[in-house]
Formats: sequence, structure tokens, C-alpha cells
Amino acid sequence: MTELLTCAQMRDIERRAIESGSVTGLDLMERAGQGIVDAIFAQWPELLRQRGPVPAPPRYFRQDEGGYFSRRRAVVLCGPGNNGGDGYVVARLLHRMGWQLTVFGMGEVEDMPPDARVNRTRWSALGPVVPLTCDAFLAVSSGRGLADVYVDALFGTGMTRPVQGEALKVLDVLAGSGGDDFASRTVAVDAPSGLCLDSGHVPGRPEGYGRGLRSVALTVTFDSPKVGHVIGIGPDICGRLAVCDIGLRPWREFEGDQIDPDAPGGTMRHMNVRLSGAPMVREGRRDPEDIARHLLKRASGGHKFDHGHCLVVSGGVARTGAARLAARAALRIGAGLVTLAVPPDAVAEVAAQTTAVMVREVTGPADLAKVLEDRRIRSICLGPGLGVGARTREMVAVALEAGRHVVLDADALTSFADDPGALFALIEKGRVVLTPHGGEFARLFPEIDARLNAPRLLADDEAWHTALAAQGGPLYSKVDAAREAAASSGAVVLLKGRDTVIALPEGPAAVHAAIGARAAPWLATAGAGDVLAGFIAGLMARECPPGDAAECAAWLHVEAALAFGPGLIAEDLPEMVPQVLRGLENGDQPHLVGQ
Ligand SMILES: NC(=O)C1=CN([C@@H]2O[C@H](COP(=O)(O)OP(=O)(O)OC[C@H]3O[C@@H](n4cnc5c(N)ncnc54)[C@H](O)[C@@H]3O)[C@@H](O)[C@H]2O)[C@@H](O)CC1
Ligand SMILES: [K+]
Repeated sequence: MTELLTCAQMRDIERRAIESGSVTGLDLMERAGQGIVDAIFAQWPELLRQRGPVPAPPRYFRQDEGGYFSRRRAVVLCGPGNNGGDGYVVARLLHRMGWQLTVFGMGEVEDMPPDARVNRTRWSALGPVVPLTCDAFLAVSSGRGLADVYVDALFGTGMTRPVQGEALKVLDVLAGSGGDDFASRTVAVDAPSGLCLDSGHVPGRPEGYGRGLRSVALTVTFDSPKVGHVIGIGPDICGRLAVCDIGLRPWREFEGDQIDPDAPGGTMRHMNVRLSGAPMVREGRRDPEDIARHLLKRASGGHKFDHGHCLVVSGGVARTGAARLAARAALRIGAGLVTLAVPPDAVAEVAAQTTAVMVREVTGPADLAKVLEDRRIRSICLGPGLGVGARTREMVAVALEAGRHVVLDADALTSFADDPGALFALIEKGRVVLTPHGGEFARLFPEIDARLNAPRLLADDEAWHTALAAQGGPLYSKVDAAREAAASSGAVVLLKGRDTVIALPEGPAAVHAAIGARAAPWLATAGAGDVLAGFIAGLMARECPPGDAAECAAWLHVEAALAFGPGLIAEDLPEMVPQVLRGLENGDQPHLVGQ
């Protein structure tokens, strides 16, 4: 399990560590700089080998520091804050190894925070700090060709406004706007500068920023990944993400571990935000795959009703495919029994296409209420192919009033676009999962969506400064949006995307990022969402709590897509479940983010 931190949390951890007296800010900065240097050589081990004839030792080279010299060159861009401070440490450490350095700096030394100032001063004893301008930057590479490594240490967690002026010009050149490939030699300290590590947005840049520009090769962050590394365009521009341990673990206060290992499916840990399916910091706590393993253990023996009965409500004739997909998914994930509730005119159509799934004629809301008198039905899935309108609203109301676990998707959500409050009034906390995509989310939560999209609307505008200042904190992120939606609706909200966010009404949230080795772009196929809803309903039929069900389903969904590979259609997803579960049983390593 990997905990994702916000910038404020990271600052808080650092503050507590320093206040404890066990470590100083300078120690942390030194460790960070050393971590970056180590990550550079892990990324490009060939840089440890000397190149060409050994040049005369640099003036300040000291044999007793255990270094050696080579003709390796690095260009380090240092900002005005502690991110820049890390850059000055890197410059000093590489210099000690005999590298040739060009160090650019921003701002005046006296304006810098104390630790960064110390490190800038230390560097100044070794070499010059060139004021950062685009011309000066270009002059370095045009004169001598590309350096071996570029270090982007302009801004990290302290970025508070859109980058502008010379820094922006240099960053654009670094990202390839001039045609030179600096990016594949660039290591970003904490973040490619300009990326907001809370939201994954690049403030002040139009939507789609990053397209056409190159991602840096490597981003080195400290202690834990930040939210912005895995959502928004973060994954597109960060390259490989290395997490460097700088010894802050004792001060990283989590909000208690509330997993009950014997609870069916477990309960989602009361956490801030975590990254599902990630390898970086594994602490043996319950991950989505652990939940799936747990279910496997319980799969042997018992009566079919012991594994739960799931009801999937289908649309009318020629619109039954979506519900059939969901039903198949619920069955594959191990619901003991799955019934499709089908309008009379579509019964023949559905019956002709299903075998293990049962078919039950349901004429309308009153009939649905009657079916739900069967207390063995534990979960209900409504939405896929159901149609938008009054009938769907009534069906949803009946389902929610029946006191079962319910997943609402697609048309079940859109049917409440005119009056989302009417839906939320029916939701009983702890029983309901909403699975909107971006458009459905905007219809149900228009105000939250407007805040989420504000960064794009305010692109390249002074309004940014005002908005950020007014907010007095980080940019509003997809995690914030999902959390707020969960809190205001009382449901678990699974906000879909490559960066799927799952938020519980009580506050915990998880990001399921289909990035790195978990990237499965072919999952964007018609009907995939119906399968996801079916997985959630099936897991809830098996008494998996809604939050765990949503998280486990999101994980399985991607895992099934990866197991199939390109060419996937939605029908294939449920059929891959046995293979994925078998893999878990055999102890195969699941696909992990960041590999
Ligand atoms: N928090 C921690 O525990 C640690 C932090 N470290 C480093 O410290 C960084 C955070 O340092 P800071 O809080 O000083 O923040 P940054 O260094 O990221 O940026 C703050 C500075 O940049 C200026 N600034 C912000 N946005 C700007 C913009 N768009 N244009 C021009 N100037 C802008 C601010 O006025 C301030 O001077 C981290 O990213 C990391 O690299 C590391 O040294 C290790 C420990
Ligand atoms: K940076």
C-alpha cells in the first residue's frame, strides 16, 4: 500500500520531524540531494563510468572526498525555495564526483529560506550561480552540446502560482518546444516544475498541456508520492517516479489502521488518500488484491445463497446488453446467484442470451418492490441500459428504500440530473456506490465539477492568482471533488478515469491509477463501465463493504484488462476474472504501478 500525501501533509511531516529535534532541515535537504544523485545513477548507471581521457582536476576537487572526475556534465536549475536548495546539494555532490556543472539560480540569496540559502552559499564556494534566463540556458547547450543530465529544481511542493517569465521559457525548452531532447536527460526534483502536486494540473496552462511536450525521464520525490504524481496530467509528465526515503517515517502519522482481518472483505482503512495497486511502499496492509484473496478463501464450500444474491435491473428490448454484461460480471466475481430483472417485452431477448444468470420478469417499480421482498437479495445494480426518465427514478427509489447494497451507474445517475438532491435524500450511508464518469459527475454535482474544472477555465489568466490566493491553499483536485461528492451524497463515489478516485462519505479516499505497468488504454471500450458496476454489485452481494467493493472492482477491472491485452471488448472482462483470481491464488505478482 502506498499512502499519497498532499503538499500540506508533507510540509507538516517535515515540520514535526524538525521540531522533534532529531533531525534538522539541512539534514533532510542533504538526504534529499543524495537521494536524487543515487536515483540519477540508478536510472543511468552508464554515467558512473568515466568518459574519454581524464581531464585536469577541477580547481576545487578534493581527492580526500572520495570522488573521481570525468567529463560528465550536468546543468542544474535551482529555484528560489527549498526545491532549489535540493538542486544546490545535487550540484555540490556531482561536483565532488568531478562532474562539470552549470548551475542556474533564481532570485536573491537573501530572500531564500534558510536551508536553501546555506546550500546556495556552499555551492557558491565551488562555482558560479548563473541568473536563469532562457538565452543563458540555450547558450550553454548550443556551445557545448547537450549535457548528460539536467536537473529541474525550480519549484516543488511550494509552487503557489503559475510559472511565468524566463522560468517558463526555460521549462518549455526543457520539455522539447525547441526541438532538442532535453527531457530524456532530465531529472525533476519532486515534480516537473509547474506541476501542482495536489491536483495534477499545471496551473496557467491550457487543457491538454503536456501533449506534444516530452515527459521528463525521472522524477524523484521524497518520503511518499504526492497526489499530483498520479492524477491529472502528472503521470504524463513525471516519467519514472522514484520515491526517496529521507527518514521521515517516524513522523508520518497515519490516522489509525482500522482493518479487521476477519471481516468479510475487510473494512477500508481509515486513511487519507492511498494509491491502489502500487509497489512503492508496501506495508503488508490490505490492498485490493488482498481483498480479492480474502474472497477467494471464502469461496470454497457453502450454499449458493451463502455467496449472496445479486439483482441487476435491465432496460427494455434492444437495450438489455449493458445489464447482461453487469450480471455476467457479478456472477464471475463470485456472487452465488445473479438475477436479471427484465421488462416483459425483453424477457425473450434476455433469456435467449443468458444461461447461468436467472431471468425474472419485472414490469415496473411496484413489481421490483415485490421481488425485493426476498431478503436473500443482498445487492442491486441499476443503471446500465436502463433509460433516462421517471420510470428509472422510481426504480432507483424502490431499490434504495429496500435497504440493500446498491450500485447506481449510467442512466440511474443521469435520471436525477434535474434534481440530484432527490437522489441524495434517498441514500442510506454505507450502502450505496455511485459510479459516475466525468459527464455524469458534472450532471449530479455541477458545483463541485465547476470547481474541479476551474483551473482550465482560468488558464493563462491573472484570475489564477486571485483564485489561488482566495483558496488560500492547494488547487482543488479530483480527489477533493470525489470526497466532497461522497460527503454530500452519503454514497461511496467512484469517479472514473485513468485516475479513478474512490471516496467514502467519511473521508478516506483511494486513487486507482491505471498508469505505468497498470496502463490499459484498451479498457476504454463500450460496456466496460457496465462490467465495473457488475463487479461492485457482485462483491457487495458477497458482503464486501461498499468502499472495499468499489476499490477491489476497480483493481480487478484493470487487472482483467491487462490479462487480456489489446483487442479487448467488454465481454472479455468477466471472462478474465478466473485467470486473475488463479494468479492471486498462485501468488503471481499482480501488475503494479510504477514498474
Ligand atoms: N517538505 C520536506 O519535507 C522537504 C522538502 N524538500 C524540498 O523542498 C521543496 C519545497 O520547498 P518550498 O516549500 O520552499 O517550495 P518550493 O521550493 O517548491 O517553492 C517555493 C518558492 O518558489 C516561489 N514560487 C512559487 N511559485 C512560483 C512561481 N510560479 N513563480 C515564481 N516563484 C514561485 C515561492 O515564492 C518560494 O520562494 C520540496 O519540493 C522539496 O524539493 C526537501 O529538501 C526534503 C524535505
Ligand atoms: K522541480
